[in-house]
Amino acid sequence: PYLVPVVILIVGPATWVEKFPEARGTRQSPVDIVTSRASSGGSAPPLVWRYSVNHPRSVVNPGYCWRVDENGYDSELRGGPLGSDVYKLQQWHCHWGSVNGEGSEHTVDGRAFSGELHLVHWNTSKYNSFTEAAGQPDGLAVLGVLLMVGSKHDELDKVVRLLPYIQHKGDKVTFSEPLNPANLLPKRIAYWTYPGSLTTPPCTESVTWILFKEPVQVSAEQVRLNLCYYVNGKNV
Ligand SMILES: NS(=O)(=O)c1ccc(S(=O)(=O)c2ccccc2)s1
Ligand SMILES: [Zn+2]
Repeated sequence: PYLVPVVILIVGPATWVEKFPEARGTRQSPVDIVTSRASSGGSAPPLVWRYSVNHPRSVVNPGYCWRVDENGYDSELRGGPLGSDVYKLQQWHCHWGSVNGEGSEHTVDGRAFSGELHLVHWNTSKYNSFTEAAGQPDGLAVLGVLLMVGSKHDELDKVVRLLPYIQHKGDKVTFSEPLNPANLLPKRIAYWTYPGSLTTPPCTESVTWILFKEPVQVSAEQVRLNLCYYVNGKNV
C-alpha cells in the first residue's frame, strides 16, 4: 500500500505557545465566566472612570478587528479591583465573529455574544509607559463590553462608519469628531473581574479583566460592516 503523506496544519491559538511561552501560563484569557462560581463583590470600592472627549483619535486596521488609539490624551480609571492605582486609556478595539451570535472572546455560562469591545488601560501610578506596564502583572486593566445585536449604537457608529477607509492591514484614518468612550459602556456597571492575560499574542499575563455583566446593543448592520471590513483586512 502507498504511504499517504499526512500533513497536520496547526494554526491559531494552538501554535501561540511555540512563539509566546506566556500562552502556557496559569492566568490565560479569555475564560468562560461561570456565574454560579463568581463570588459577590464584597466591599470593593466603586469603579470610576473619566475620559477626554474632544481630541483627535485614529482608527487603525491592525490586521484583526479595528483599534482606536487615544494618542496619549488624558483619562483615568480607578477603584474597583484596581487598589489605589490610577490607570490611563491607551486604546480600544473590538473582536467580532464571522457568525452572528459568536465572536466575543469571553463567554458567560458557555454563551458567546456577537462581539466584544476592549478598552485597554495601563497603570500610570507604577509604570512610566504602556510598554513597560504591559509586561507587569498589575500593568494593564481592560474593560470588556459584550456586544449583542439590537438597536444601533450611535457612539460606536462614529468608528464603524470609518471602516470602509481602512480596509487593509496597516490602514489608519484620523478623526476629530467628539467621542466619549464612557458612552461605549453599559448603563448598569455591575461587572465580573479576574486576573488574566492579553487574549492575543504575546498573551502576557498582565491584565486585570473587568467584564461588564450587561451587554450593549449594536445593530445587525454595524455587525455586518465590521465583519465585511474585517474579513478582508483580517489575518487569514
Ligand atoms: N484583546 S486584549 O485586550 O487582551 C489585547 C491584546 C493585545 C493588546 S495590545 O495591543 O494593547 C498589546 C499589549 C501588549 C503588547 C502588545 C500588544 S490588548
Ligand atoms: Zn481585545
